[in-house]
Amino acid sequence: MSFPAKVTAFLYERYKAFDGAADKGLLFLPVELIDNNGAELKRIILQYADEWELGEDFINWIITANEFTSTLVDRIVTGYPRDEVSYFEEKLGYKDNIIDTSELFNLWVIEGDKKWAEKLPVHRTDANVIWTDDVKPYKKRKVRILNGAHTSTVLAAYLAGYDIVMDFMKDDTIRSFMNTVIYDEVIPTLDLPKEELEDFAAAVNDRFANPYIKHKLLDIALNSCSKFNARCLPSLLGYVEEKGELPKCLTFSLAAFIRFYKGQMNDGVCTGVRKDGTQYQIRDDADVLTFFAEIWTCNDADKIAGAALSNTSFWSGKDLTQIPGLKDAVAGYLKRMDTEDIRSIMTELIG
Ligand SMILES: NC(=O)c1ccc[n+]([C@@H]2O[C@H](COP(=O)([O-])OP(=O)(O)OC[C@H]3O[C@@H](n4cnc5c(N)ncnc54)[C@H](O)[C@@H]3O)[C@@H](O)[C@H]2O)c1
Ligand SMILES: O=P(O)(O)OC[C@@H](O)[C@@H](O)[C@H](O)[C@H](O)CO
Repeated sequence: MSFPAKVTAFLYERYKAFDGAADKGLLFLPVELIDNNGAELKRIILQYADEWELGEDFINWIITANEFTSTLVDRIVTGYPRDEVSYFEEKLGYKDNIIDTSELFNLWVIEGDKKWAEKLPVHRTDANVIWTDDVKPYKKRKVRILNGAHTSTVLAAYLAGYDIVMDFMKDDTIRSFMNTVIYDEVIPTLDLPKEELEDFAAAVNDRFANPYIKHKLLDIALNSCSKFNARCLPSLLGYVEEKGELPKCLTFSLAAFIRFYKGQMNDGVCTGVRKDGTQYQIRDDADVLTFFAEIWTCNDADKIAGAALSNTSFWSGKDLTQIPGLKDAVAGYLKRMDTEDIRSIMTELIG
């Protein structure tokens, strides 16, 4: 059962237990990294309440007694510290099965009525919490720069032989590629104060280079199809609109994404192979994996680029082959990736 479905069931039990009392609603602070996460959670809950025929009174109670804020979380969290867990357990003196690793940096921006800030004064803790009327600029800055840097660089860096973010940050070529994306191709497309954007970009460089954070590229690569659409494509399209030409590095990132998705399906698992012979699992929705496994059977870069770019279900209804020169440029990079070292193509791009 999906998480919003569970929330609906939970709210229904609460509604019944308190006889629909107006003061027994809840405040929701979702952290899913999607646009308007609060409104979206509320929309899905209302949809379930309707589909399950839980009644008009319950639906009205969801709307009037509960509050759904939209929030943005920014913190690099890399999961269970498998290699260091015995060190931490010894230090803590007990076993903790849900121990997690994160960087020190943290930001939680909450868009909601200021009255909630008094009732839930998280901003008075050590956490870096901002209550705001509009979370959108914070989200745009973070998603387009930080997550955009991840998605635009990680797939090429993996194919070039890297496994961890901090390792590719030590490679001048790959780090410069990422910074060309950020400073030359993303920031010019954002309508936010330039100095703030550049400060944020500099902080992202420090955060990615953190020697204590071993962020696996294959973890970041999960669901790269929808991530490219949400995190990189708006910058690519914005750049084309603004400058009337293709952003070279983001165009290459799009090709690297398609190349990374070259895999073979077996029992629902899609496996790719990088040049050093390492096999890796490509993790995405089944229909995305099947689509790419099928288009890669033909091994014709023009056809592969054409099929991927014209699949409007990936690109919020857009046919990317309509962007002048994009299909040919992507096909060109796909051909080169077959015969040339990925790093040397990246070196040329940052020239
Ligand atoms: N990790 C980060 O750096 C980061 C940063 C910003 C925002 N976020 C957001 O935070 C959220 C959690 O990210 P994460 O990295 O902790 O992910 P995660 O995969 O480590 O944790 C997700 C948890 O949700 C549980 N879950 C999945 N489906 C469920 C369901 N139907 N019902 C109940 N539980 C369910 C999973 O079992 C898992 O424990 C995501 O929405 C992500 O977009 C993560
Ligand atoms: O968590 P995901 O899978 O949505 O995206 C991968 C990373 O880009 C992401 O986890 C960032 O590290 C995080 O969003 C930083 O706040």
